[in-house]
Order: sequence, then C-alpha cells, then structure tokens
Amino acid sequence: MPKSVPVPIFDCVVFGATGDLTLRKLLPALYYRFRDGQMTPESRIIGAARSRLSDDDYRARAARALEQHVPAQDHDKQTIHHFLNQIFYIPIDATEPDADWSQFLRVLDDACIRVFYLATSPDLYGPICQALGTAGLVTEKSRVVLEKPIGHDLASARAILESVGSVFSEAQTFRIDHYLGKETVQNLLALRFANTIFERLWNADVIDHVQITVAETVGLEGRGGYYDRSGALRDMLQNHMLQLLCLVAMEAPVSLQADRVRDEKLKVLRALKRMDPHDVATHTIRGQYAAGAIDGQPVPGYAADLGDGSTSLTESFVALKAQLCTLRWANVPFYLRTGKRLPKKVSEIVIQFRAVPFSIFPSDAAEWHPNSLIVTLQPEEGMRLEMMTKDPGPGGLRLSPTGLDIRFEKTFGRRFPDAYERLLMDAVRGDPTLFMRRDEVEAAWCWVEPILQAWASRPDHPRPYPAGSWGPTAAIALIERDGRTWHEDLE
Ligand SMILES: NC(=O)C1=CN([C@@H]2O[C@H](COP(=O)(O)OP(=O)(O)OC[C@H]3O[C@@H](n4cnc5c(N)ncnc54)[C@H](OP(=O)(O)O)[C@@H]3O)[C@@H](O)[C@H]2O)C=CC1
Ligand SMILES: O=C1O[C@H](COP(=O)(O)O)[C@@H](O)[C@H](O)[C@H]1O
Repeated sequence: MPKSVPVPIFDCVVFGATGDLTLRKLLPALYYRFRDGQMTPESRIIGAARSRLSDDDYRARAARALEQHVPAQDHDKQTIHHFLNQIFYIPIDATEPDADWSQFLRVLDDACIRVFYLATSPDLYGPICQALGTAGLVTEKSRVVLEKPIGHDLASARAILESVGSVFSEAQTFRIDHYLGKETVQNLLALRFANTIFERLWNADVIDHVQITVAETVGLEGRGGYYDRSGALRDMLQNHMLQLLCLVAMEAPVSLQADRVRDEKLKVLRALKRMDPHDVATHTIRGQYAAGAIDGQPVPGYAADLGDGSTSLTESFVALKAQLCTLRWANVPFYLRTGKRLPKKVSEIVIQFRAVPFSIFPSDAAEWHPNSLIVTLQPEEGMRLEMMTKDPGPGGLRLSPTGLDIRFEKTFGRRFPDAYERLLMDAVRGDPTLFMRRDEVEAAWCWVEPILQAWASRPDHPRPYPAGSWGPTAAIALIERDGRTWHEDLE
C-alpha cells in the first residue's frame, strides 16, 4: 500500500465545529490522516462556533464523535489521545458585529499554512471571510474551504462568491464537492482517458443514454432546518450530480493540471440545454416522501420528520432528463435521479450502449441485452461491464448476459480513504484539481435556475412517494416513455 506523504504543518480553523458535518465527517477524516502520519503532530485543529465551550468541552465532543463515526476496528486509544490534544476551540458568533476575532490572532501560527474551513450555512461565508480579512487573519499561506451548496440561487451564489473573492484570491479558494473526492469518481478520468476501448466508444454513435442515480435511505436526520430551505435539486443535483455528469461527458483535458480539467467541465455545464417552462414540466419530476418502510422498518414521512406541523413544498426527490448540445452527445439523454428515503443507499452511473445494429443469432438465442457499463460509487466502489457471452456447454449457440466485474477494495486489498480525507489534504497542499472553480459554480446555477423558477411559478405539491420506494411513479414514466428503463439491479 502506498505510504501517505505528510503534508506541511497547518492550522485548520473549522467554522461550524459543533455541526453535523464537522462531527460526522471532518473530524473522523482528520483523525485518519493523523493516524496515517499525513497530518503531522505539530498541526492543529481549531473549532469555532457560537456554543460557549472550553477546549476540554470541545475535545469531549470530538471524542464522542470519533467513537460514533469511526469504526471500532480503527480506534487506537493512544492515537486518539494525541489527536484530541491537537484540537482547540474558540467560541464566536460570526454575525455579531462586536465579535472578538483577535482571539484567533493569539492562537494561530503566522508561519504555517492556515485553512479556514467554512462548515456553516452559506449565508455566513461572506460575513466570516470579511471578518477574517478585517482582523488581519488572512496570510499569504491561507486558504478558505467553502462547503456546498454555495448560495440558494444564482444571485445569492454570485453575492457570496463576490464577498469571499474580495478577501481570498481564486488560488486561495477551495469550493468543495465531496463527490469529487470519491475514488470511483476520480477513476472516471482513468477509465475514460487511459483505456482505448472506452475512449473510442464514448460518443453518441455507440452510447444510447446515460443514467446517474444517487439514492439515499436516510431522511432529514435532524437537518430539516437546512434541508427544507434547500431540497434535492439544490442539495444534490446542482452540485454533486452535475459534477458527475461533467466527468462523464467532458472532452479529454490537454493535461491533468487543475485548470485544464476544470476548463473541460465548464464546457459541459455551458453545453447543457437550458430548459424552458415546457421542458421543466415534461423533463423534471419532483417528489416528497410519505410514511413507508425501509429494510422492513416503518419510517415517518417528510412532514413528520420536519416536525413543525407545517406543509412543506420542498422536494426530497428529483428526476430529470438533461441534454447536451455537443457533437459528441447529440440526442443522448442523461437521466438523473436522486432522493432521500429510497430503498437502498446506492450511487451509480450507467453508460448504456446501443444494441448491435444487426443480429446473426436466432431471435430465441436469449433475451437481448445491449452492453452497459455500471460505475458504482457506493456502497461498494467498482465497475461492471455487462456483456453478452455464449452460454457454456452443448445445445447450440445460446447467449447469456455476463459481467466483467472490478470491486476496488477486493482488487486493491485495502481501505480507501473517505472523500473528505483526500480533499482536506489537497486543500492543505493547495491542489485545487478536485475543487470547483468559481465559473463552474456559476454555470451550474445558471442551468438549474430556470428549473427553480418554473417550479416556483407552479407551487404545486411535489408528488408523494412512500418511503422505501424508488420515488414517484412519474419518475419511472419519465424514462419509460422514451422506451428506456432505470437500471434494473437497483429495483
Ligand atoms: N451535514 C452534511 O452531511 C453535509 C453538509 N454540507 C454543508 O456543510 C454546511 C454545514 O452543514 P451541517 O454541519 O449539516 O449544519 P449544522 O446546522 O449541523 O451546523 C451548523 C454549524 O454552524 C454553527 N453556526 C451557526 N450559526 C453560527 C454563527 N452565527 N456563528 C458561528 N457559527 C455558527 C453551528 O454551531 P452553533 O449553533 O454552536 O453556533 C454549527 O456548528 C452546510 O453548508 C451544508 O450544506 C455539505 C455536505 C454534507
Ligand atoms: O452533500 C450532501 O451529501 C449527502 C450524501 O453524501 P454521501 O457521500 O453519503 O452520498 C447528503 O445526505 C446530504 O443531504 C447532502 O447535503
């Protein structure tokens, strides 16, 4: 197994230190990097949020978070003890005009890399960055990491980008989309551009359509306050799913240099056919889960999860058909769907190839399955090429579908770091390849905006679907009326 190369000493200030993301993802990710020696013992984590906690109070919370979110076999008492000693806490209200930002000056080391990780709601990004700038906390070696979604729509995204950009340069700004840190997502570049067989076939002549599914079993998980103002389109599709689409659809970059990769992704976002209100009505489906069952256990509906007795029009499911106006992808639909409280947690990309134009096999040789390539992001990272092969044995030339299967963990025989581990270290190193450039964020909002507007002008209730189902039946109709079906293994 390749050894982790230690990153330079850093101070990482995490705003939103008491929140779900920090406790569930960021602290465990930093723990693993510390355990593997990539985060050296001199580096420090400084949590910041409004809650009035001492260093020791916060360490106790961090310890509980590791207990809960790091699998028991990875708990190492000594390492956890040393890791916790590198954690500090500063209480601050970022919206308070008289907040004492000089507290950070007293703690931070001028000489080392400074990462300001903003794990708060996006409306605080501007005020936090302005305050950091005014307090003289932004050094040449500073970077800021912004969580998604950046803004609520195009206008608010631009306002945030502008405000952050007046304090941090583009090179200092790391807009995180944790899907880009997933191993299989990065592998899309290798798959497409290091394999002649795929590179030559990756176009409308051979590919019939593409499906991208990101299904979750979880509901609101206590995040209703955020999620209900967001919904599936803003929470998942505007960022994670469009980034996946970019990596599937982009042309080969001239090199792996960050901006060359990002240039190509940007072209894809700009080539997405803009939807008019009629397209939105026919090409998008929004749903909201009702009570149902997952894994045989009853689960409440969205309104009950929200728990405030209100009637919400927020979608917890979206399916849509997107099209790209390019030579490579002419008339190749991209079907995207994502939702909460679906039957299983699975994220996958299906490249559906066209059927052979003429068959020499008898029509009863087998049920015909055109080839498909299924890239699985989770739960198990890997890919499978579905092919037709001869059914072994006598009795004529019968065909049966068979898969060429690569499961990453099994093939490489080791644990893969979580996306946040990789991305946090990239931010410390100053490598922006797997982060979104400002123009990408704006282009993604530009495409999503007409959908948001059309939905807002028709404020009808999202279609209900029982928890534990694959979304509203209209989402099935969306693809079936084109003579296609969602990838079967999922159902
Ligand atoms: N949770 C997740 O799985 C994911 C979250 N994200 C993004 O990460 C960000 C954070 O999400 P999440 O952790 O779920 O949110 P939470 O609501 O759980 O946490 C918000 C954090 O912000 C702090 N906070 C709120 N107001 C202020 C303020 N005025 N000044 C300083 N701190 C403040 C809160 O602490 P306190 O109350 O103590 O001030 C808390 O630590 C969001 O942008 C979200 O979209 C992205 C991907 C996944
Ligand atoms: O960004 C987000 O992602 C998670 C899903 O992430 P995954 O890595 O578990 O697939 C989602 O639950 C959350 O609502 C969203 O904000």
